[in-house]
Amino acid sequence: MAETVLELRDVKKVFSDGTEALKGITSTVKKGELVSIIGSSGAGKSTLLRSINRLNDPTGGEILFQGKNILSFKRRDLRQYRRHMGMIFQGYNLVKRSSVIQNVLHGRLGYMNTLSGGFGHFSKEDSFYALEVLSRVGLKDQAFKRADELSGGQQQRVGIARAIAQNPDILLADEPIASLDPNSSWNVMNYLKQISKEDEITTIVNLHQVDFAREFADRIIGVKAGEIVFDGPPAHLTERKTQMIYTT
Ligand SMILES: Nc1ncnc2c1ncn2[C@@H]1O[C@H](COP(=O)(O)OP(=O)(O)OP(=O)(O)O)[C@@H](O)[C@H]1O
Repeated sequence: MAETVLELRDVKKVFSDGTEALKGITSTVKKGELVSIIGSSGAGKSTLLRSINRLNDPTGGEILFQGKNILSFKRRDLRQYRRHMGMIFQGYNLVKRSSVIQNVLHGRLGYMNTLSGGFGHFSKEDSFYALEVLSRVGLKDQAFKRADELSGGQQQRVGIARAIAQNPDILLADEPIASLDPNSSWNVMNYLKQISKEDEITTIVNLHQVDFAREFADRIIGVKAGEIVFDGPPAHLTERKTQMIYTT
C-alpha cells in the first residue's frame, strides 16, 4: 500500500463575503497517485487546490503533509513546504519574453541563492538539468526559443517542465488543458501522467473535461457545492453519477 502524502481533514473555507466554498473536505492522497477533481463551475475545485498550497487559507480543518498540519505554518515553514509543490496553471504563467530554458530554471529558484537566481545566473549543472527535464516533455530542441513563440500546448509542457525542475513531491494543476485543443490536451495529460508515474509524484489536477479525467486519472473526486460527492476510480464513475455531480 502506497504511503499517504496528503491528508485533508474537514477542510472548510468561508470567504469574507460569507461564501462557503468548502464545507468540510476529508480525503487522503497517496504517493504517486494521479487524482482528478471534477465538478461544475463554482463547485470549489480551485479553492480546494489553492488551499493545498495555501494560496488561500482555509478557515477550518487540517491539511497534513508528512504528518504536519500545514495550516499552522508561518512564513519560513510555509516557504519550505511550497518547495514540495509544483504548480501548473491554466494560463501557463510563463515569463513570455524569456527563453524556454530560463522559464524551466525558474523552477530551480527555490534551491538557489535567490540573489544569483534573481539575476539569471544559473550553474552549468542547473542548465543541463533543465535540458534533461525539457527532453522529458519533448521540448529539448525548443529550449532556446522565446516562450511566447511556442504553441499553447508546448507552453503548457514548459509549465510542466518548470514544475518538475523543482523536484516536487506533489504537482498541483488547475485546469491545465482548459485553453487547449483536444490533441494538445491529450499530449499534456499524457506527459503529466507519464511523469507522475515515473517519478511517483502525487498529482492533483482540476479538470472540466470528464473524458480526460476518466482516461488519465487513477482516481476521480467529484465536488459539488463545496462537498465531495464522488470519490473513486474512473470505472466507478457511471453516467448517472456524472450527472449527479453536474446537476445543481
Ligand atoms: N475570493 C473570493 N471571494 C468570495 N468568493 C469566492 C472567492 N473565490 C471563489 N469564491 C466563490 O467560492 C466558490 C467556489 O469557487 P471556485 O473558484 O473554487 O470554484 P471552481 O469549482 O474552481 O469553479 P471554476 O470551474 O469556474 O473555476 C464559488 O461560489 C465562488 O464564487
